[in-house]
Amino acid sequence: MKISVLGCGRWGSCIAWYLDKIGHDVLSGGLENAPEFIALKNNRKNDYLSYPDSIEVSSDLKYSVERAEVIVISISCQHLREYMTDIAKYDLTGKTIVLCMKGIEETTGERLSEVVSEFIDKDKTKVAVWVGPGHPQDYVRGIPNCMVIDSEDEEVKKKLVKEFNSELIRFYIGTDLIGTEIGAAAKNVIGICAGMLDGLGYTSLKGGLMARAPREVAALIKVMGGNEMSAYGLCHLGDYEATLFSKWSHNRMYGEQLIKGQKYDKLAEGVMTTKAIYKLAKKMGVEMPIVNQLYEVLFENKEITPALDALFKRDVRSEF
Ligand SMILES: NC(=O)C1=CN([C@@H]2O[C@H](COP(=O)(O)OP(=O)(O)OC[C@H]3O[C@@H](n4cnc5c(N)ncnc54)[C@H](OP(=O)(O)O)[C@@H]3O)[C@@H](O)[C@H]2O)C=CC1
Ligand SMILES: O=C(CO)COP(=O)(O)O
Repeated sequence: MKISVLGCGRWGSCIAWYLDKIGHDVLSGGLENAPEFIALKNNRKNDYLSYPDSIEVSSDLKYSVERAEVIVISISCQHLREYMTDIAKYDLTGKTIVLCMKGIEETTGERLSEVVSEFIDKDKTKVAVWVGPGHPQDYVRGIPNCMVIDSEDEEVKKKLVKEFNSELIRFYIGTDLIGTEIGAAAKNVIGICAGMLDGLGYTSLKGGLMARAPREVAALIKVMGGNEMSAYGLCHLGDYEATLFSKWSHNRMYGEQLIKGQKYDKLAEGVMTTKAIYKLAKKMGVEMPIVNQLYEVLFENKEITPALDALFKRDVRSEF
């Protein structure tokens, strides 16, 4: 397949590397002045991987969009709308847009596929999401993982899974786009909580977090019209090792550094998604105690100790 991967940061570059490796015709695109793009263009490598000669590197958005039958996007979620404004200037007829990003738009509470849908004619252009566990540091070493591709369009997701599947990534066909997107976005939020526990020296409490967080995420998925079981799938619980426990996780590191009073400058999608999910839960009347406390710590200057106290002093209840 002719694929253009737009966004060449940590994950976008890994996707370009992976899709080339399994035999696709890949272009890696980025913003002309972005340091990540300049490094890849000039040196054909970054902190994670090296590009073989077969990957074309370009900052020409018109060319990148027009050449491809599949356009993969992997940038920061809160910039997707702005980026789609540029992408939608070109003819997207017959193309599939695959979102490799995890978040909810903060200003609207929309899932990312909903944001993209505002810019396309859904009869002519298809949208899918590709999420689940995986870090470039593991993939480039040949360590396999399982991921999930979901879409409202049955044929599109089946085709993408068939084309993208390999011995390195076993793909599953998602059956719940709403749950897949909310679950993927919410795991970054829970990743920040896990980092805070690590920062406090409360790593042993991450088991409790791992058991309780999917319950409230499942409740949100359900009221949003999705299948609550998705919270226990690859998009959410299946991504906990890579986020709650991994030394590579940016969201986990953000939480840990915050507790230690240190600034973390890499992209932690969970920060703005905490705000988005907090607002969504309020609007939909869903109880999300962990998300609420994290929101107060991140956006209302609440200290971590009273936030944990508030969780522990809640009325006792049945586990399920
Ligand atoms: N297993 C998985 O599915 C994984 C998923 N992810 C997801 O991938 C997404 C990207 O994360 P990651 O690669 O770590 O982030 P990075 O910060 O490494 O890369 C993001 C890239 O997007 C670019 N970008 C930002 N804004 C725009 C814009 N308006 N138009 C075009 N490009 C833009 C950035 O350029 P600039 O530097 O100029 O801002 C940067 O090159 C996130 O949503 C993250 O959750 C990440 C890792 C693994
Ligand atoms: O999504 C990821 C792993 O699956 C990456 O998580 P971080 O953004 O927290 O590093």
